[in-house]
Amino acid sequence: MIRFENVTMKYGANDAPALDDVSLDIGRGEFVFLVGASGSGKSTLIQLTTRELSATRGKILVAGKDLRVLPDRRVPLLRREIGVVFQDFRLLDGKTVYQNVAFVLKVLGAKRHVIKQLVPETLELVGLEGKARRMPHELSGGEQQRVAIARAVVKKPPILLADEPTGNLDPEISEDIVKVLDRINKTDTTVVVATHDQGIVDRFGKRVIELRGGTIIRDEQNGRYTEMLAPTAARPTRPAGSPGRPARAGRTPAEDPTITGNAPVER
Ligand SMILES: Nc1ncnc2c1ncn2[C@@H]1O[C@H](COP(=O)(O)OP(=O)(O)OP(=O)(O)O)[C@@H](O)[C@H]1O
Repeated sequence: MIRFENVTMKYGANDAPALDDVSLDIGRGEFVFLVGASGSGKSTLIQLTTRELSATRGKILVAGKDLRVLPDRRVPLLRREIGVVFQDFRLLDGKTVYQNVAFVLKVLGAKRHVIKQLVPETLELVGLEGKARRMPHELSGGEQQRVAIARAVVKKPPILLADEPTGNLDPEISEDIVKVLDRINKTDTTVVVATHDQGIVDRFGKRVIELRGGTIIRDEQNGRYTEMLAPTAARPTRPAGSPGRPARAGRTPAEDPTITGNAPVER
């Protein structure tokens, strides 16, 4: 479902590679934790998968699409196949839970009866039944992250990527969130979770891919978080659009309502 072949990513010509000759293969229906210290390349790997970034070298295949040759105009089609969840939930503050989730489907042109069926079904999947009319500020952090997950999966993508989804949450709530991701994985969705959360990784016993300095140093089924990595404290998110970032294809996932529903303005 996600295949990297000898992928190198350099942000600037003179920068050290953020990913260095990385090869991996994540099959359909797998659940993978992507771990590694800050700066090891986890977010870069996720952004290459969504074509927010383009690799400097190597081949990336996602849901059967070769991203090297995928024209920019087809990137939205790729992103229909991928749901993304971030550490900061990125909900639309002025919309209810229901509207946040329905918005993605509206943007994709779904019919009303489809929206009426899929939104409640998805809210139930993430454990938010009964909260459809709440506004984001009336929800706990864990509930807000569930809304973000519902929004990412309501279009039924075969792939769900989560970049530090529990970074802002307490350990107990974090475990509940990963249980939700696990439930989604059981609906035949490939799930990749980038995390620093040692407790979560150890408790769930999934495949663990560990990066260090842009290379894979470990890839284990039922892996543990064994390396001398950063502690589990919540970490700040990098401000968007830092200088020196290479040109991206189309809207970023953060801006792309079909991927997260995170559109600043409804059109
Ligand atoms: N926009 C950017 N411009 C230049 N260099 C970048 C950019 N984004 C990341 N890098 C560099 O690429 C390397 C990998 O960063 P990346 O964000 O992928 O790591 P990470 O494992 O996700 O870290 P974190 O857990 O802190 O988010 C780091 O050296 C980082 O400084």
